[in-house]
Amino acid sequence: MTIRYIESSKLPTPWGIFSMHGFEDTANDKEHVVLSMGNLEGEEPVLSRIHSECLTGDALFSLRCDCGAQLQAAMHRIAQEGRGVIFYLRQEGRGIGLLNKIKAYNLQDKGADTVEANEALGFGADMRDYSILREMLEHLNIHALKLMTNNPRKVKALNDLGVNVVERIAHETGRNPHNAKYLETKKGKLGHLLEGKED
Ligand SMILES: Nc1nc2c(ncn2[C@@H]2O[C@H](COP(=O)(O)OP(=O)(O)OP(=O)(O)O)[C@@H](O)[C@H]2O)c(=O)[nH]1
Repeated sequence: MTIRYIESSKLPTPWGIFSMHGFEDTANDKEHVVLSMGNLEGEEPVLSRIHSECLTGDALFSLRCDCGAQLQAAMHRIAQEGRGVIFYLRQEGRGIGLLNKIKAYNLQDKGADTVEANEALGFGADMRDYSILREMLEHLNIHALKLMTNNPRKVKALNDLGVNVVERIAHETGRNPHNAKYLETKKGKLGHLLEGKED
């Protein structure tokens, strides 16, 4: 067991009042946050978003990706349903970290796509590890997820870990002229299920 539950509090947001739960990964001192609304217990699958940290998109309004829009859309959707959960995992830059992501962005400014940039820096295209989720789900008493994602590799990685994803809910939002190439690469090279929908 490397995940340690620390504390919970309220988090009022423009979409409603969430509960915020703090966890620490004692293996690497990373601090993770879970936002929840409503009663998560019981057999009914929980509307969920497993969101990897994107400081640039989530907090700095970057249009290079779709992360910020996806986070806000997930909060909105959960508030509308009155029940759901967002796991905000600190695996910035698909696991390569913020400073390496800035290096990758520099290479993308010079013409590389998001996969080529990671590989030129000596990383895999996607270095994320979702294994910590199992302990968090156990702590929150969540048994089954309806997962908001366009990423079938995320669903497979979770199912391989024994996390019960019973349904994938398309979560396409935030396309703009600055992230069009990025989204095309996600679709073409990373297998994301994207229809090219404009907001
Ligand atoms: N290395 C790298 N990471 C990026 C880039 N753009 C965004 N990211 C990171 O990509 C991750 C996106 O995470 P998610 O939105 O949870 O997942 P996803 O794989 O895009 O799949 P969805 O569930 O469909 O959104 C975040 O960690 C971002 O920081 C990029 O160009 N390079």
